[in-house]
Amino acid sequence: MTYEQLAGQIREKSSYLCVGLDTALDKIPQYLLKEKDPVFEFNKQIIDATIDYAVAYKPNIAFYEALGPSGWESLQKTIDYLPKEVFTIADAKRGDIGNTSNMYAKAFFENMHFDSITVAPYMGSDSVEPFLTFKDKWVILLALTSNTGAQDFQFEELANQKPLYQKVIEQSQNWGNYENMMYVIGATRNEQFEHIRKLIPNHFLLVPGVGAQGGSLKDISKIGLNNNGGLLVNSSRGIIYASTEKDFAHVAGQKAKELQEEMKIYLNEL
Ligand SMILES: O=C(O)c1cc(=O)[nH]c(=O)n1[C@@H]1O[C@H](COP(=O)(O)O)[C@@H](O)[C@H]1O
Repeated sequence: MTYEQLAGQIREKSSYLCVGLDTALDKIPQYLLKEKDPVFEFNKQIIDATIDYAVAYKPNIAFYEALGPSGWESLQKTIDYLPKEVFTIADAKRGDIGNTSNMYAKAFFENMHFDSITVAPYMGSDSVEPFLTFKDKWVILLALTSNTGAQDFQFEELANQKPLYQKVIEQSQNWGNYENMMYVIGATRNEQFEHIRKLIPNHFLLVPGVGAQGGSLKDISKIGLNNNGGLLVNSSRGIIYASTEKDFAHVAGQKAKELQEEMKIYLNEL
């Protein structure tokens, strides 16, 4: 998917919502377990209920890998079920020597047909660049993550007094551009958000951490939105497990709608 196509979807749906498909067998309504493929059945109903309000879907690959071959099958069925105009994110957090990254890229871009993949930056340029050679595919580079462990390395001050996450952002400008690279910035990183937006005014930012992790949609939207939207705000558990009863899809739809309606207000204020 191109930058323009994604920006167009955001305009059309008045939404920059990404639904996280972190689907776990012990969390989904237990009556679904009698289905042949409970994970796909759950995802299908979640997608049907949220598709009018979301521009992106992000299955976290760990939840599928954990199930072995059947998990990969459920994942592929989910990706194939999604309409072409939604942006798909393989949340796989990959990155290895170039030769190996190229194989990860083939797996997720060519084989599974994802639009994008999350990538860890710490093995450097040759671990990221293979992902950037695929036309209309995207790298989403971890810059400043939402978890508490982000303190361990990402805020480390370098000799030039800049934090490590800033170095990641600045150096990676040599690898890709706003049309094939996005950055992960956690919704819990309010204090750093404004500075980061100034460093990369045109890039899309994938922002997880709204909902279950307590990030504020309002705060990050006020700082992070640009003229083309420029944000993909993810909520996983806050949407897909809002109800664990028979009405789970309906309630997920309601949650997605609430977020979309709030997003529409912020988009109209631009
Ligand atoms: O790359 C990610 O998506 C990610 C980065 C980050 O900094 N924090 C973060 O929570 N995530 C992912 O975003 C999702 C957040 O899920 P919820 O907290 O349930 O909304 C999970 O799939 C996480 O793995």
